[in-house]
Amino acid sequence: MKTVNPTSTTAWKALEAHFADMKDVQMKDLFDTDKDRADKFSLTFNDIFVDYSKNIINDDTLKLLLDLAKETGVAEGIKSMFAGEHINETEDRAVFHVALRNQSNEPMKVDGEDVMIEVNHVLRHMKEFTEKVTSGEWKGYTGKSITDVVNIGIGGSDLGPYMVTEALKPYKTNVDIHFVSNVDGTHIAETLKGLNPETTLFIIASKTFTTQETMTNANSARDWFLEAAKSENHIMMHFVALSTNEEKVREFGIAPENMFRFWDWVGGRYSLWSAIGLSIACSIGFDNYQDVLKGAHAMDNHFKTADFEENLPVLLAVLGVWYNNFFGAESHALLPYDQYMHRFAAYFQQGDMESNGKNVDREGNVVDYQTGPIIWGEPGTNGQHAFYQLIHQGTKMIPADFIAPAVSQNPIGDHHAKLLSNFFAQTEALMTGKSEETVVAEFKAAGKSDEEIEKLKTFKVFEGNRPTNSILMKKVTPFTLGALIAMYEHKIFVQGLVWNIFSFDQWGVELGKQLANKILPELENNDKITAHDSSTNQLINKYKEMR
Ligand SMILES: O=P(O)(O)OC[C@H]1O[C@@](O)(CO)[C@@H](O)[C@@H]1O
Repeated sequence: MKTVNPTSTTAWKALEAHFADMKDVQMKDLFDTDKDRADKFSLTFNDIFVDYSKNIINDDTLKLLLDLAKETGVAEGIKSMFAGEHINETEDRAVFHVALRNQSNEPMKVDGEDVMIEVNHVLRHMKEFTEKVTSGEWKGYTGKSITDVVNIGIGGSDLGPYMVTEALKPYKTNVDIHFVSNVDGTHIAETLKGLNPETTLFIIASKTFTTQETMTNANSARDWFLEAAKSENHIMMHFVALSTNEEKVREFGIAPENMFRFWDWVGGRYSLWSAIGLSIACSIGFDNYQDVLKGAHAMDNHFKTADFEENLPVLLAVLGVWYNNFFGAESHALLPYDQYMHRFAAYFQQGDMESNGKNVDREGNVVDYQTGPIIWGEPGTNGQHAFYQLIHQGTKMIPADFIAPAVSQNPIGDHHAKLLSNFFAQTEALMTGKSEETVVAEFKAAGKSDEEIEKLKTFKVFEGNRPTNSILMKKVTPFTLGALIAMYEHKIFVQGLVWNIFSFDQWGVELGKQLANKILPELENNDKITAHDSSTNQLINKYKEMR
């Protein structure tokens, strides 16, 4: 793939000059001078409406940002991804999660081989399994149907399935889904409380089938199960595996017919579309899971065909670059005004930060510009009572995406109208702010003395001009959620291309694991530890005293 240092491009230099003109521009003035602004900077994709007009941009800004995308080879990068090229160069792998949701069934080739044959084989296997479990046909070792499915996985083998099953809970089947990820014994202990080994089925989800947390939890789950079931012969009725590593799956004792395969061209944080999505299918039914795939596929087609000027992932990506690299914003908030989507930001903490949290470019040079942002967020309206003070009046610019469904899954009284009134009000407030003049007028109308006004007025001023995107979905359905997730996946990819970094490896997770594996045996006895720095030695020895 083309590698271009973004700061060397003509567009970047023009953006630096343009920033000098834009940095003090007030969005409210832009709205005042262009009555068509909102319409001009909005797009509709199926049942998703995206209003990106509350950004510190004008036509020139967008043109330069899209020029930057063009100069840094975004179009070529998109083509390379969809062509199954090994764009994950440090691991010499393709990045082909788009094939997992390829409803067109057009051939999609990696290294000359059409992967759709295998992809569809696994989907059929997932459908068959899901229907057996949810229909009650799949029996446990005492002949009872499965009532509870426990997904044991971490990172991409947990966050996606958990987020989607939570977001689509209104589509839930008769099977209860549980997720265990942390190696902290509390997680599996609390999850297994109240479960019946006769009617519980475990999904061991791990691309590598070597992840310490997952294998520890899987072994503990097996111990818990065998304590009741006694015979290893019963394992096959209560354990299935999702992995690329058949050898390790066999070693664990899971039968090949209970293994759902995926491939090295599926990144962990991009894997909910693969066999890793089995717990989603069990939770919402296979047909609804397929609709999630359909939504993502529709977004894939939009992403690879729409002109950049009307390309949602590209536009969101370059807007993020504008604040990250020119305004110095270091984070980006994802604020879903939908309680079911409470794990959406957490999912994209891995999706974005494990993809673009990189400081070396695609030529192996340490970068001298900012790359991936810190992703965070909580559902609205709760965030308003937690961190919106900083977003409104803090010293940091926090670009934020506000996401909401127009139609609630639970239309109780006036709850949804109140939720949406806050959704609309927050982005308005962040953009318009409140002037000192208005503050003083409100104080006077309230009969405050001049002395009180002088003392308090500056505390009540809102600078405003804080950028947001508003994403209004008709309803959170399997299709719209799939499209939304894919939109953010591709946004992340585009930003990685602009920043000339590899977005699909994750070497940064290795050192911690490596050191933990060295420390683990040191904890097995009460010997005094001296092998580390004085702080780590001290902490380990203090732990030994305390335990
Ligand atoms: O699916 P697995 O192989 O168990 O990996 C789990 C997670 O661990 C990582 O941190 C990589 O080690 C994530 O990238 C990945 O999603």
